[in-house]
Amino acid sequence: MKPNTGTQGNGARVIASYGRHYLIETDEGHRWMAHPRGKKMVAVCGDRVQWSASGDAAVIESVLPRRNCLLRRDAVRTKVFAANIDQILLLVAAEPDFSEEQLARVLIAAEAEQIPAVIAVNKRDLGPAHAKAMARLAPYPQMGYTLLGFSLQGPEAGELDSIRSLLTEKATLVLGPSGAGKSSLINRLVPHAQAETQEISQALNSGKHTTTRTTWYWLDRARNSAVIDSPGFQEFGLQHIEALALASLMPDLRRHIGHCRFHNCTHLHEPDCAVIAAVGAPGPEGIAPQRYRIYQTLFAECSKAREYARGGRPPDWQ
Ligand SMILES: Nc1nc2c(ncn2[C@@H]2O[C@H](COP(=O)(O)OP(=O)(O)OP(=O)(O)O)[C@@H](O)[C@H]2O)c(=O)[nH]1
Ligand SMILES: [Zn+2]
Repeated sequence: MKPNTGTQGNGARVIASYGRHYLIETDEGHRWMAHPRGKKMVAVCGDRVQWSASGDAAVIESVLPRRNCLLRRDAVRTKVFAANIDQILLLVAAEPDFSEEQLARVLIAAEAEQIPAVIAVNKRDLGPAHAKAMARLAPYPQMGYTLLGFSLQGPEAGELDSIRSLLTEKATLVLGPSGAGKSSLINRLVPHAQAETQEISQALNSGKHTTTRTTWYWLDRARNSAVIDSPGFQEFGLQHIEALALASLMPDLRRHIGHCRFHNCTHLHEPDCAVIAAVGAPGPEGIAPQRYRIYQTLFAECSKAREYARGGRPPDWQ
């Protein structure tokens, strides 16, 4: 089917992309292949766009302003996950072991865009290893993040109610390290996901079997709840974040800033620093030592990034 020229100028959402090929879904629910009008236009999954019909395909005329846009940036390039999302579901598991620093990086990037995050720990059937992972993450609910355990295998495998209720009427980006069970979870929530992905990938990449970068799946017929699947990542660069803004993006550090002697305190070495004083302190106001170490590492990384940024060209957007 071809897009009808009579409907041009209407709204749509980008639901998948491969390079500069896009799949859009119109507000009426039709899906068209689309390409952007100008070379400089970059759309990402979740973008709201204006489109018009052009021959067999649709043209994206403009990308509407984004409510938010989750991205990571290293020294060379910027990778965008998705735009206009309501929350992030950060998936880890009892096994394989996950890096708390990677987790912190995702949460900081989300805070920078004011996107709430939920941490879900899969593989509860593994018993003690799961309990250990939950214990490791105990500081996170005190920071305001929802933390829940669940399982896709074993006796509790059918009980996904806690996750499903979190997803209702929201667009949720699912992120997580390899092996945490992201594909298994998406396949459970969206039984047609695999077939849909194959179809979309082939359409976007002229028949070749390639996985799209990011895909938006509806969970309900009314199209009110969605999950957005994105490829795994090895590194989650935060070079778009100002080092001096970092503490305000870590809720356990944030509650102490403003109580330091110096208003421009870096919380690294200054005397009478309220953040340093709270490291290792007991109770919910205390900052876990490993969280402070992550802050130190990221502060150094983000400060170095600014030096590059002053002399270098802007990173590529992908
Ligand atoms: N024991 C146990 N294993 C699980 C559970 N959920 C998923 N797995 C297994 O964990 C492995 C990884 O699951 P995937 O769904 O492929 O994980 P993924 O996060 O998509 O990983 P990548 O494809 O590498 O990105 C698979 O062997 C699953 O069968 C669970 O609840 N319990
Ligand atoms: Zn300080």
